[in-house]
Amino acid sequence: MKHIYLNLKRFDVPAELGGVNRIADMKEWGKYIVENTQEELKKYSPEEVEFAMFFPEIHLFSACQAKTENSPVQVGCQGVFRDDVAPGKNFGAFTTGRPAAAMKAAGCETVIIGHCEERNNLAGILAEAGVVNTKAINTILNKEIKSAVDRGMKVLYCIGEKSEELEQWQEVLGEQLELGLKDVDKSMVTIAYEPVWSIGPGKTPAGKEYITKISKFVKEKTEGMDIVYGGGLKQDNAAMLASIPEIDGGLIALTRFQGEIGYYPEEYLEIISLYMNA
Ligand SMILES: O=C[C@H](O)COP(=O)(O)O
Repeated sequence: MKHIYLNLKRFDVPAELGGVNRIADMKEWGKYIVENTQEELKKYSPEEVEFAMFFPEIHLFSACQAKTENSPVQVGCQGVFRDDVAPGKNFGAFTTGRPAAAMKAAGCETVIIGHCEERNNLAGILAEAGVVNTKAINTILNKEIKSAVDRGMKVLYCIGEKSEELEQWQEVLGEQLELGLKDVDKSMVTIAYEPVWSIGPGKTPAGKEYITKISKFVKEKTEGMDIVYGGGLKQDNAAMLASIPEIDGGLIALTRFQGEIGYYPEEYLEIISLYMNA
């Protein structure tokens, strides 16, 4: 079974406000994305591949409501809080947080946790106190994963090493896996590998040999969990990634990297076609 994930980050911000959204009005954005992909995605066998899309919270209802019967689109959110609502305990006092109970009630089947942008945010808070502590970050992410899984949500757990961690990649990824997945029901989790050092303009993309080495390491460490490439999956690397047996899919984000950069549904479908038909 392959897995194709879509990280929509904050690609909803209109271009006139400095963002990359040129496809739909903010109020219609979630609906627009589901409506312009689900019929084409129905052409793939659900036994062969699953599709999940991680929306910013404000688009969840619009995205869920746009789903037709037998839609292959799984709607997901971009994080859950480490603590959750519980009878007799916290009834919902979570200003700015996203308890898993709320995300589940809003229609989310799945969630992305530990993306390098989330890890950077947590590291930035620690840095304000002059602290560097990856163990604390991985422990918080572990709580988030458990919170989501306890509510029956599937999790895409992102791991990856930064440029200054390249020499210690085994220790870095090992800690992310060991602490992040501690006491977690692994059947609910897929791993996304993001070589953080290779993401972004001007960076050298990770090659096939390197990605193969890492995916073998992850499979060994996790007793064969599914792993997708999160660097991310795009037109340029779809065929290469499809040729790596240890890679079980991809995480798509931007679909256009030059000119009017952004996320465009027709280009997303083209990337999937290139990957699935390679
Ligand atoms: O979530 C995916 C990775 O951050 C890669 O994103 P990108 O393909 O938009 O650079």
